[in-house]
Amino acid sequence: MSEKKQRISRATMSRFPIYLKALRTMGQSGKESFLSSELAEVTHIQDTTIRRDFGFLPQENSLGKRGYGYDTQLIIDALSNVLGLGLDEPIILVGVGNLGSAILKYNRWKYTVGKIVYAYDRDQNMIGERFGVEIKDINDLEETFPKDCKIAILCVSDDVQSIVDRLVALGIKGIVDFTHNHFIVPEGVEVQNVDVVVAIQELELKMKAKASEEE
Ligand SMILES: NC(=O)c1ccc[n+]([C@@H]2O[C@H](COP(=O)([O-])OP(=O)(O)OC[C@H]3O[C@@H](n4cnc5c(N)ncnc54)[C@H](O)[C@@H]3O)[C@@H](O)[C@H]2O)c1
Repeated sequence: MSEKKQRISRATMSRFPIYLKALRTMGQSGKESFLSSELAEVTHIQDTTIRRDFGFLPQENSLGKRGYGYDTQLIIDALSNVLGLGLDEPIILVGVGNLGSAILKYNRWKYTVGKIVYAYDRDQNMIGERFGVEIKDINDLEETFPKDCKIAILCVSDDVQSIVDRLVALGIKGIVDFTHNHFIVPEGVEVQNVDVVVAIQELELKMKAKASEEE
């Protein structure tokens, strides 16, 4: 890692995915260059902040021409490089019920962190295609597991630990967990829990703290 990368603040790093998503969308619609003011309009981040943040990107190549704005593809490449995210990062989803279906339908990963290549379920009625994603039988997980897949989204309701064990054995390094189940992963595997109940509880705590501040 270069010295420059090490100095990137947390706040700047947290804005990079927002720029990346907006620029990939712009790039898809044929916009080859952009002004910081145009990106500011889409992201609601001040253009001065954007220009300062871009100053932290690797500058081996010039990132744009004076008066013409920044080069969309060069900035996309630089941001992807710093974030270590691939546009084609293969992701799988396990459990295509209410929640899993909603996630498959919400297909906005396209321009941000890769795409769900396959989904898996044990229900034979689910096997086929849904929302443009192939649903496979969980019994065939080992035979059909996509090459280089490191991220799995977990939306199953039963046998969570055994599914996790199989995923880890196949090389999964990161799990986005929507289940309310406790499970164990070996060192080196990251789990990110997403739970609406916890989100509501945290929100209530923040609201109470704010209310007592105002008293
Ligand atoms: N994180 C949250 O905020 C939140 C909100 C709602 C539900 N949940 C949890 O998410 C999970 C899914 O909820 P849902 O409403 O979609 O349930 P659901 O019953 O509608 O769907 C579960 C799906 O997973 C499949 N499945 C279950 N066990 C499996 C296994 N071992 N292998 C393969 N497929 C399996 C089922 O066939 C079904 O299609 C549950 O664990 C639920 O408690 C979390």
